[in-house]
Amino acid sequence: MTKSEFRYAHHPEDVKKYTTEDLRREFLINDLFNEDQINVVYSMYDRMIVGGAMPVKSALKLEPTDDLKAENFLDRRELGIINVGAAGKVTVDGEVFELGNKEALYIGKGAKDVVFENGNEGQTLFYFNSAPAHHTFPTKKITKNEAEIVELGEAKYANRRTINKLIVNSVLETCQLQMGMTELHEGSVWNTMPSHTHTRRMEAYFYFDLEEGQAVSHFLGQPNETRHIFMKNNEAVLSPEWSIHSGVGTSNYTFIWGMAGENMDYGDMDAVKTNELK
Ligand SMILES: O=C(O)C(=O)C[C@H](O)C(=O)CO
Ligand SMILES: [Zn+2]
Repeated sequence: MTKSEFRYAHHPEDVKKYTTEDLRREFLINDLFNEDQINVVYSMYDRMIVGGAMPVKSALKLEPTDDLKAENFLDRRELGIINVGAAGKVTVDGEVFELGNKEALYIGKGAKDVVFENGNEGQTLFYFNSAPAHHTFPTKKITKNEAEIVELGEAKYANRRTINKLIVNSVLETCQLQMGMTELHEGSVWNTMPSHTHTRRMEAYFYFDLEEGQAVSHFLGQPNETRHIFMKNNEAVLSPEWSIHSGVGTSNYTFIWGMAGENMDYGDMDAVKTNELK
């Protein structure tokens, strides 16, 4: 079964007036994993789809939602999946890809049958992002060994982190989707500081591996007009092109970032000086 939700894009002047409840309704995605269900949010930010699949008793087929008006989910889209649970498998038009924890799969436009299945080692959880695509690039599994790795931050600023660029154009070709995973080192709690915007691309963050009872305060908004959303484990948040996307946790965590838009230049960011944030 697939459950789908639609989200509009927003003007930053409107978002200034949003209450906590408004911000959470519009940007937070807090219901990604339900037993034997696929949940998707179709966002008007670069038509990015954010989703989660939790196969328990049965295999789950990725079905097109009404918003797609297509025969198959990937008729005009590409898909990036990262397994944030125990080992599981994804079958793409009959080809089986075993995905361990923190392993990724890119699926090119035109694949017809995408099926998610649990493994035998515990509960698998597939987090995914999908963006419109105009060309078919090969479907490929990507492990951390194949990722482009960047070490960032400093312990004295509590932001030491390893950026695993998994689905980026230095690793494989995609139309516009980029995805990766940033692991905070023990004792570090701040991500994406100094923060940035990139009007050329939207972004979605998905926080996981956060201890029970802990939270991440995610910051969004224009650099001179920021807001925050408190987030729990396994929740995602949409970041408009004009918004910063940074967070601080009450403990250590990992997060997945996914982007779509005008370019695929990871380094194309408009940095914001930390002491100029408002
Ligand atoms: O920790 C970080 O810094 C990030 O992971 C940054 C994201 O990858 C990002 O915002 C890319 O635009
Ligand atoms: Zn960014």
